[in-house]
Amino acid sequence: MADDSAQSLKPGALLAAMRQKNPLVQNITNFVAMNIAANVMLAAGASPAMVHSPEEAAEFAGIAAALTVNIGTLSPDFFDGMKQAAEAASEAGKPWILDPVAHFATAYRRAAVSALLEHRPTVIRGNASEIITLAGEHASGQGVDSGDSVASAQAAARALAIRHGCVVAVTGERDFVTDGHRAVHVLGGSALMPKVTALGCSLTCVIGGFAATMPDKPFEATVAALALFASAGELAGRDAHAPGSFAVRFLDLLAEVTPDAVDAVARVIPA
Ligand SMILES: Nc1ncnc2c1ncn2[C@@H]1O[C@H](COP(=O)(O)OP(=O)(O)O)[C@@H](O)[C@H]1O
Ligand SMILES: Cc1ncsc1CCOP(=O)(O)O
Ligand SMILES: [Mg+2]
Repeated sequence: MADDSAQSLKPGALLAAMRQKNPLVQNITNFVAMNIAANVMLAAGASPAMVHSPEEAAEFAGIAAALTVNIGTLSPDFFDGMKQAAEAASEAGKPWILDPVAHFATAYRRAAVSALLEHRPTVIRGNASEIITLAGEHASGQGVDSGDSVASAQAAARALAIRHGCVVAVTGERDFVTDGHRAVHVLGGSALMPKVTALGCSLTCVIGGFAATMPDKPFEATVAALALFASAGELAGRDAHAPGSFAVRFLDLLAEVTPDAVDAVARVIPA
């Protein structure tokens, strides 16, 4: 007999559900990412709102179905808004996603991420260097770009997931997602993806869209977001061969790719 529940949790089915719901997601992200992340979310099928001021961030978290927080261009005002929104989302039982961009680079960023972790993120998404250092180990990354392989971050991801009771996604050539008990790889994408700035930040926002659609299944929601990026990225890489044209094609394909096309390739495999 077909397993309908497993079928309904496939990335394609979750994509269809997100497009149907078009969830409102509050994103406190960086200046580099704001525009591309909002466009990526619209193309994917979610409704982005970039709302970060401490005067309104917590109130808006009460309206939005999910929150994403990204420390890429951190400043005291943004940080206040992040803490208040994360606390409000957490208290309301809404999913919130943390993107610890280059958190290892300065004392200010390290302290900010420690404070944000106290509000219990639902999902942490980072590149390999960010995840390794978040677990307290030494990595080779400099700035916002990873200098480490996803494979070398898997143990750190599992440890973080257990320590913080959350889902951890490590992205790169071959993504890895774990909740500390289950773990999968997500295959696909294109080598041009890290050559377009803020695509990782945009993916974090899209995880917010999927988590808003399926708040009680953050592991499946995260995998679905990564599978959508892997699918659109792979297709865009067939048409475009340099970062500028790739970025345009990728955005188009996020909107054009069908749920069936996302599921047509077995890109989610056990780790
Ligand atoms: N070499 C690669 N091949 C295929 N996909 C990649 C590659 N590097 C990154 N990606 C994809 O790019 C997206 C952003 O990931 P990543 O570059 O790790 O984030 P960040 O921008 O935060 O460093 C993810 O969907 C990831 O799977
Ligand atoms: C270049 C840069 N500088 C501060 S944030 C940022 C964007 C980083 O985006 P991503 O983590 O998706 O590569
Ligand atoms: Mg990043």
